[in-house]
Amino acid sequence: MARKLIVGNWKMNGSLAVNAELLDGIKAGLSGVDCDLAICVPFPYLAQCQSALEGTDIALGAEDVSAHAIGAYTGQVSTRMLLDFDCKYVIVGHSERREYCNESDELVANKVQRALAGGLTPIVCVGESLKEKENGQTAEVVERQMHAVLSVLEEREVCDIVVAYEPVWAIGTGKTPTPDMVGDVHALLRELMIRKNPDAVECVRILYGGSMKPSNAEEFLKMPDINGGLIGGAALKADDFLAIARLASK
Ligand SMILES: O=C[C@H](O)COP(=O)(O)O
Repeated sequence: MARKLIVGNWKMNGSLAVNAELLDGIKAGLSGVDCDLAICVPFPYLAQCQSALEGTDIALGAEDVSAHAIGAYTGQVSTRMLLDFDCKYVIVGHSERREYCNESDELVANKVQRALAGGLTPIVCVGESLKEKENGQTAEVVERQMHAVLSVLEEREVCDIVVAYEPVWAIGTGKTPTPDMVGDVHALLRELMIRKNPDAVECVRILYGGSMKPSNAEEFLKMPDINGGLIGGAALKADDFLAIARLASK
């Protein structure tokens, strides 16, 4: 199985000054970290982060990308633009974009295709809402979201994506599913991917996201089917982000 991957998603947080302190703190505390690390940041801060991360093994990513290659799409950002800043990853289909920007399964799938065609690794987010969880629809929802993406991928491309399971009700709430519940969803996601490409059993990294912090990260990261974390709030504090990264390095 591949090394674990810890990704910080800064969301709509930060400023040049705040970011500088956070980046300095992360770079100064990397001893004991032996997992893959990435930070996904707001577009205006890509240049700052590109420069700060130069010479480190921390990869850079964006929080969204356009489904279009180039042209009259005011406000959108293309894969080529992200490559100008050495981005490796892009988050696609985060529940906050599905909810606040009305992103459909189809649009998410188109963005995944565009990201891959542009040479980026999409971190594809799936997850159920509280209502869907209470209605017992978790498997149905993540299967629908995953199927939309898998249906547009070539077999070989299944190994080129990262998947993040983020129950919407766990994001920023302090509530978390049990590691066993997450393990079950991850096993289902992996099974769907294996059906498309048997190599997915080894090659695909499936992350957990939702209120992961140093005090609960170990119980998730020790599960065999959980290959890392997509971290929101705890990625805004260097010590917390690094503590999670160290737990992923065990
Ligand atoms: O992308 C990150 C997730 O939405 C998790 O956010 P959180 O760690 O603040 O719950």
